[in-house]
Amino acid sequence: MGEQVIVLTDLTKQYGNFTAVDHIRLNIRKGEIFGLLGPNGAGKSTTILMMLGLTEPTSGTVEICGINSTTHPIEVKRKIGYLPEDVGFYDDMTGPENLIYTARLNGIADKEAKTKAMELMKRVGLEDQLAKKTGKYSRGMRQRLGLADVLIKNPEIIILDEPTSGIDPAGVQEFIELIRWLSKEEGLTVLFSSHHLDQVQKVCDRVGLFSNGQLLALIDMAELKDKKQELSDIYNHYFEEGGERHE
Ligand SMILES: Nc1ncnc2c1ncn2[C@@H]1O[C@H](COP(=O)(O)OP(=O)(O)OP(=O)(O)O)[C@@H](O)[C@H]1O
Repeated sequence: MGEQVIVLTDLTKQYGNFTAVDHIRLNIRKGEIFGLLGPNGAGKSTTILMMLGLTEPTSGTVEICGINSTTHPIEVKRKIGYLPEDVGFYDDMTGPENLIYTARLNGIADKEAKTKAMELMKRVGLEDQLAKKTGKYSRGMRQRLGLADVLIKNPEIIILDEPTSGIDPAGVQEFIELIRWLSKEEGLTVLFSSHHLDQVQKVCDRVGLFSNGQLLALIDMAELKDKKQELSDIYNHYFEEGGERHE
C-alpha cells in the first residue's frame, strides 16, 4: 500500500435540502491515475472544488498530502495543479511567455522559470511551437500548454477536468500517453474527471463511479482487464441508456 495523498472522509455537501455530495469515503495513493466517472450532476465537480478548498464541505473532511483543504486552502493549492476544461492564456503571448508569467506569479525566479518553461514545452510536445502566439494554438495545443502551465508549479497532484473535450482522436491518444508517462516517470498523482468511458479505461489505474452524489463503485482497472471485462460492462450495470440508474 503506497502513501495516501488524497483522503476523503464522509465528505458531504448540501445546497439547502439538496445533497450534491453524499458521505464520500475515498483514499487515493501517490502515483495513481484515478478516474472520476459519472453522468452530469453526479457530484464530480463539487468534490473537486472541496479538494481544492474552494467550497466548504457541509460535513466530513478532505486531506491532501495530510493537509486539510478547508482549514488550509493556500497550502493545499501549492500541492495541486488544476486544469479546467477551458484554460485561459494571454493570446498575444507565446507558449513559453505564458509559462514564465505563471511561474513568476508562483514565486519562481526568472532564470529558473525560463529553463523550466523550455523544458516543459518539450515535455508536452510543443517544442516546434515556441514562437507561435497562443491565440493561434489549436484546441489540442492549448490543452498541452495547459498541462505545462499546471506542471510549472511542481504540483504533487494534478486534477484534470474533461481535459480532452474538443480534441481530435489522434490528439486524445497523444494526451493520454503523456498523462501516463508523467504519472510513471514523475510519480505524479492524477485525477481525471470525464464522461468518456473509453478514455477513462485507457488512462486510469482505478475508477470511482459517481451518481447522485454517491460513490457507487470503485473499479480496479488491472482486475477488470484480468477478468476480460470492459468498463462499459460495469457502467451499464449501474446505469440504463441516458444515465438512469438501475434499481
Ligand atoms: N452552487 C450550487 N448551488 C446549488 N446546487 C448546485 C451548486 N453547484 C452544484 N449544484 C448541484 O449539485 C449537483 C452536482 O453537481 P456537480 O457540478 O458537482 O456535478 P458533476 O458530476 O460535476 O456534473 P458535470 O459532469 O455536469 O460537470 C448538481 O445537481 C448541481 O446542480
